[in-house]
Amino acid sequence: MAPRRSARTAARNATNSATNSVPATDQNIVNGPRVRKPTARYVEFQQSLKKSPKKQFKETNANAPEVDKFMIRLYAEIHAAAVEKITRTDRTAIHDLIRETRTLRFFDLFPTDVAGNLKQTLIDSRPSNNQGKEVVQQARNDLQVSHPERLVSFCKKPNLVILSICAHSQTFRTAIARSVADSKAEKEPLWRDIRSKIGKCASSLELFAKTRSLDWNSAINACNKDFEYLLSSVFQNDDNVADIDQNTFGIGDGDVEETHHPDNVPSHWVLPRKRIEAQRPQFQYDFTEALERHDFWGTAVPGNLNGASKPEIGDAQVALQVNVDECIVVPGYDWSHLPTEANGDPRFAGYKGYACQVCGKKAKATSTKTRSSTRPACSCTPGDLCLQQPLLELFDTGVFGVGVRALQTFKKGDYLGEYIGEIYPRKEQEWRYGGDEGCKYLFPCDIATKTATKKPDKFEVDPGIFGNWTRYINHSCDPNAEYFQTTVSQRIGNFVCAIRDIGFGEDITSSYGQYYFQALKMTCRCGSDKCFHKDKQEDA
Ligand SMILES: C[S@@+](CC[C@H](N)C(=O)[O-])C[C@H]1O[C@@H](n2cnc3c(N)ncnc32)[C@H](O)[C@@H]1O
Repeated sequence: MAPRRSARTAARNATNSATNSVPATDQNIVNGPRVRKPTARYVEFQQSLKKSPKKQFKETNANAPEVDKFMIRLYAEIHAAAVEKITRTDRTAIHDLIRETRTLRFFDLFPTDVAGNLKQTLIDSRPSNNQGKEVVQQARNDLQVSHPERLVSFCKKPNLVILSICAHSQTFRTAIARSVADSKAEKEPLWRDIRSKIGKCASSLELFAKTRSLDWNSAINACNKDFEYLLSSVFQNDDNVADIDQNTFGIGDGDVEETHHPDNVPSHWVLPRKRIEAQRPQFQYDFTEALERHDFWGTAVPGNLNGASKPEIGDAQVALQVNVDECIVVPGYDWSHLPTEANGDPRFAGYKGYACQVCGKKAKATSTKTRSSTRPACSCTPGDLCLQQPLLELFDTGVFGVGVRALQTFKKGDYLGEYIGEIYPRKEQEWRYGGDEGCKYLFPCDIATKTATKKPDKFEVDPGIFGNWTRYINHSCDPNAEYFQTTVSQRIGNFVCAIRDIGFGEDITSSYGQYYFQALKMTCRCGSDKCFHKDKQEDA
C-alpha cells in the first residue's frame, strides 16, 4: 500500500534522522548548526584513517581470487582504452588479434574439407606485387598462431564483439596466448576459467564499453581492405566463397550481435538481469504545488514521457533519470539569509573555522574584530577528495530496483563520490517531487553558515531526476559504505566513503537508518545476517 502523506513526511524525517546519525566532522560543528555528538564508532573510524593515511587505490586486492584480479585489470584497461589515447603499439596488437581471429574464423565457417582446400589455395598463391605478398603472408601466419581454437571458440561464445572489446586490454591479449603450463608456473588464472568468467560478464562488458563509447568497430573493420584483396585475388575462382564480401570475411551469424543499444550517455544505463537490452532508469513522481510554483513544466524534463499537455497538481509523471556531475541549486527559492559570499548557494560553509577535508587548511582570519576571513583557504574540489571515475555498474537487483556494483576494489577510507542532486530548502510538508517515490532519494544536508535563527537549517539534496550514481546505493544492515557530511574548501556536502575494503563484484551499500523502512511501511530485504528487520522479513 502506498504510504499516506503523513507517512511520507515521517519517512522524510526518518531519512533526516538517518542523516543526523551520520556523524558530523569537527569542521561542520564549528560555527555551523548544532549537530549530534559524533558516535564512538565514527570517532574510531576517523582515528583508524589517521593511523593509516589514505593510500593510493590499488588495482588488485591481495585476497581476491585470481580470476577476479584478472577481471579488475580487464575492466580497468578497457576503461583506459576508452577514455585515454590508445598507443600505436597497443592499436597494432589489438588489430593483429582481431585479424588473426577473423582469418581463422573464416576457414572455420566452412566444412572441414572445403576449409582444407581454401587453406591450400592460400598457401599456393603467389602474388606478384609487394602489397599482395605481404597480405598473403600475414594470412598464412595467422593460421599458425599458437592458440587458434581459443580465438575461434571465443567468436562463437561469447562473440566477436566481446573479443574486440576485451582485445583492448593488454592483460587479456596476454592471457589468451598464455599456455596452461605458463599459467600454472606464473600463478595466473587458467584460460578456461577466464573464458567462463568473461562469458558470465559478457553483457556487463558490452554495456561497460558502450557507456564509455569504446570504439571496437574500428578494430573489427581495420583489416577489411586486406580481406578484400584475399577474396578478390586468392579465392576469386572458388564457388564456396562467392557470396562472401570483405565485411563478412571471418564473421559468422551472431558473431557481432550486440545486446545493448544505448546512446552515448555514460553510466546511466542499468544492466538487466537477462541478456536483454539495457534500460535507462526512470523516476515516477506526482506533479506538486512546488513544481507548479517554480514553473517546472516545460523546463528540461528528460525523456518527454508525459505527453504534451501540462499536468494538474497531483498527476502522476515519469521522467528519465540523468547523470549530472554537480549539484544544481534550484532557482526561485529565497536564500537571502545566507551571507553575500555564499552567492545564493546553501552549500557555502563560510571562510572561517572549517578545515578542508582534502588539504586540512583553515582560512586565516582577515578581520581582527570578527576574527572572520573573506578569503578561501584553498581551492580544493570534491574531485580532489573522491576517486576519479570509480569503476562501477548500475544493475537491476531484481528485488528492489536499481543497485550499484563495484567493478574494481576499494580500500576502507576511499571516498567514492558525492551525493549529487537538485538543492532546495528543507521545509516541512514540501518536497519537490511528490508521490510515493518522490521522497525516496531525499538526503538533507546542513546549511553550515549561521542563519538568523538558532534552529539548524537544512537543504535537501534531491536526485529524483538530476543526480549521479550514488542515488542507487541500496540499504544494507551490514553496509560497506557510509555517507559523511563534510566540507571541501568552502562547500559542504554528503560524500560516500568505503567503511571497509570492497571487492570486485560486490554491491555497494549504505545504511539508511532504522526508521526509513518503518516510515515507508516497507520491509528491508537486504538479506544480511545482521538485518534489523529480519523478524519482519520472515513474517512478511
Ligand atoms: C535511495 S533508493 C536506492 C535505489 C533504488 N533501488 C532505485 O531503484 O532507485 C531507495 C529505495 O530503494 C529500495 N531499497 C533499497 N534498499 C532496500 C532494502 N534493503 N530493502 C528493500 N528495499 C530497498 C527502496 O525502494 C527504497 O525506497
